[in-house]
Amino acid sequence: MKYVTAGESHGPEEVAIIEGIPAGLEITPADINFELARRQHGYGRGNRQLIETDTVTIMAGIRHQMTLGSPIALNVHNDDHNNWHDIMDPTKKATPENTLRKVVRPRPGHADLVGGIKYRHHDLRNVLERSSARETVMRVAVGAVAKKMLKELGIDVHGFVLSVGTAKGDINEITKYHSLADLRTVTEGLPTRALTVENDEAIRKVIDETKRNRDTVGGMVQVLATGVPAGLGSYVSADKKLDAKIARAIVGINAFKAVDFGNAFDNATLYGSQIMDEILWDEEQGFYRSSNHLGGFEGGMTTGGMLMIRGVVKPIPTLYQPMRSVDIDTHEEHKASIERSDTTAVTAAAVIAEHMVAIELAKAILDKFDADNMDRLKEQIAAYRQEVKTF
Ligand SMILES: Cc1cc2nc3c(=O)[nH]c(=O)nc-3n(C[C@H](O)[C@H](O)[C@H](O)COP(=O)(O)O)c2cc1C
Ligand SMILES: C=C(O[C@@H]1CC(C(=O)O)=C[C@@H](OP(=O)(O)O)[C@H]1O)C(=O)O
Repeated sequence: MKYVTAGESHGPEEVAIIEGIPAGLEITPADINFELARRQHGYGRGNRQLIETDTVTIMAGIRHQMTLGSPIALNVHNDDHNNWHDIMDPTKKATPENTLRKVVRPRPGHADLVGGIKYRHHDLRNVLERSSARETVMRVAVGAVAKKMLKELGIDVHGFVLSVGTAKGDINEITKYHSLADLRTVTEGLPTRALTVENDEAIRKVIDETKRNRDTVGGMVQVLATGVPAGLGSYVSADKKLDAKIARAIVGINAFKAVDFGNAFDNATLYGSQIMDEILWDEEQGFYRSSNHLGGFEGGMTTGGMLMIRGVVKPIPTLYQPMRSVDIDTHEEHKASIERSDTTAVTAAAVIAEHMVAIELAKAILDKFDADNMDRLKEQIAAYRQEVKTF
């Protein structure tokens, strides 16, 4: 399975094409719109989310709500494009009027300056339109298809906010669970529960204070995946390691600067005896572990335990009290430009991370098994699960 996205933040459309999804998977626009709505939520976002109602249009690859095995094409309209029609018109040449909102004072921490140097863009809007996290709407759309497929194979993926700034979320206790049954108990009622940041007083307070200070704040998210069979990915070559692919997928999300498995950042100071997951066996389960400190990976392969992936999201680069920058036309010192912006986007980031993990898991499954047809895929996975259990 592979996918590509296209789209500028204030351009007409966001687009994705996915190739390699098996035939016979039921997909409705509602499945995708549900996830798109989750990405739009989150206390601390700017006014853009009030303009958009992200809604998918299925352009190809699905007939009568069933995938055909052919490439799937998805679109999401940028409602804000109406306000940027002339500025972002793909068909008209540049004029003094339609380049009025030229950006020449790059924002530290955003892609503006380096993107401009690299592509010889002297209007940094040509950079920010694509480097914007608006594009993640399509990664979530693709991930929604992946999640639907995984769900049918008995695999669940959930993303949560662990903290925003110094405030820890009230769902932090989830990290100590390591079995599917445990997870199901605590995640009952998701995705509403995953969005409890909206009601978490400590987190709201941090965001309110940050906004009052005209500053921005980041945080930490976690993605858990249950029902994942042992043996996805491989130790045989570096580029086959699934934890490495997931790390890439997470750090590939705008503003993610760190990723770990289990609680690896904390584990840096512990002893081996405190973090290896002892191997046990019984008739009913086959091999299982006494704990899940390593987050469900050994040798780049899934162990059969719950996957536990954390990501650190840096604070939003655009500041309403801007930092020093330099005008790229005059080379004079100036405050960085201000674009409409979020105070924080950690809730959205958790949803995006969840979908990126789903995409990587779907790819790993489709690499390992015959991916032409959903029913055949289910049969193979059931047989494989049985083989693992009786090893
Ligand atoms: C959901 C989401 C929303 C974001 N919103 C903003 C924003 O409003 N303003 C901003 O400057 N950066 C925002 N960012 C972060 C930038 O997109 C990101 O920092 C930038 O593309 C530079 O890439 P890097 O941080 O990965 O190096 C957002 C990121 C995410 C994940
Ligand atoms: C549009 C989205 O996020 C955007 C990501 C973003 C950035 O620089 O990354 C900047 C802001 O763009 P705008 O100036 O249009 O408000 C965010 O709103 C979205 O998530 O749908």
